[in-house]
Amino acid sequence: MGNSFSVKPHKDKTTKKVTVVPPPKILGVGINGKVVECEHRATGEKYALKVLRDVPKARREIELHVAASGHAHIVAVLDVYENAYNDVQCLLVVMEKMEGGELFARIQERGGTAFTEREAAHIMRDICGAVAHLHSMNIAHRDIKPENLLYTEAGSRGQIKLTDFGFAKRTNESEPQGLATACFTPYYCAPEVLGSEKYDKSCDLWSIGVVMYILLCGYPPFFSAHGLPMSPGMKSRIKSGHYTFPSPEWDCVSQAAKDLITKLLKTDPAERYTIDQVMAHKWTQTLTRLPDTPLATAVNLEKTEWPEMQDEMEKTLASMRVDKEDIHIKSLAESKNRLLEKRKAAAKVDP
Ligand SMILES: Nc1ncnc2c1ncn2[C@@H]1O[C@H](COP(=O)(O)OP(=O)(O)OP(=O)(O)O)[C@@H](O)[C@H]1O
Repeated sequence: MGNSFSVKPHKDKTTKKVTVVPPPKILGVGINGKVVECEHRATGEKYALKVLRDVPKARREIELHVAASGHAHIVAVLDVYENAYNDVQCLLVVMEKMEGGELFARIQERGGTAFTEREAAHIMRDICGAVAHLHSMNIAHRDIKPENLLYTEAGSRGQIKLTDFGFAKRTNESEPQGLATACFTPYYCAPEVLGSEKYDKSCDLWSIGVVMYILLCGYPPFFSAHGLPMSPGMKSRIKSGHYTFPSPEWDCVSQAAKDLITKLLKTDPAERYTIDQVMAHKWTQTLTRLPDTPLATAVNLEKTEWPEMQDEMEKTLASMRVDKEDIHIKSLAESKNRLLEKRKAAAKVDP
């Protein structure tokens, strides 16, 4: 299997630099299994270890994560090992250990200390820096969500970093032309209309808009009344791009911030800002001159129904991802296209 990262045998004591000290300390659980703490055998330094089944999808995740790994705001991958457990071939990814937890948990934990728009802009600048790096390498992350934004350490020295490349994709690889609309309902614009490269990247920009919105008020957009459980109407609001900047929490937020959010949450990916436009936008450029007024973020975060919000964000991101392997061309029999009805009828009579 071709890949551009080096895999070391885990059983070989000369190459195996890390070890898991029993009982394993679980750092987090994801769809692919657990992430556990491991220790550098020589220095005792702590790292995070993610174990993935050795399948092509995992190789792609690791390859893209390794490629992106040099950036200050992307979780670093230090080593990749291979090993078999109960005859199942696995890849072991050693990453820097993120000790500071997830983005919004950290804001919530601040208690009385007010969170300001200026701070929000600093966080967004770091996240956008990571995305600009990825997009310049023609990699779309396609799974930017609060759970994948982690801090290196607790306290003011902690740095925010993006992780989990499970849905990342190279955007400059050629896709078969004209297939994507065969039976798909993509997110408002067929990828081939925009070009699959811009389409895949635009998914990250939508996520950036959602994260920025939550940072500035403490609840997700597309909520009719924040703090209330997710209503069935939320999905349709996402689809129609229907959201507002309710009073009073948005009253003290700058016009520039609202303008940028509006450009990011466009339902048509062709109209959505690119990462370069975000970096050049007034709000991103005037960091230190942004208002220092306390925001309602921390208070509102406590009221937000996170599991439902996460679920809805996940579903929306899934609907935006269109992959070659997901594309299924309907057979003539399956098709409900009226223009093809005649052909079906003809096929029935033709021997
Ligand atoms: N480098 C790290 N340091 C500390 N904790 C981590 C690290 N990487 C991941 N985690 C924790 O493990 C959880 C799962 O990790 P990750 O998102 O990479 O796995 P996944 O199986 O691909 O998950 P998902 O269900 O989000 O797709 C994260 O939400 C986080 O809490």
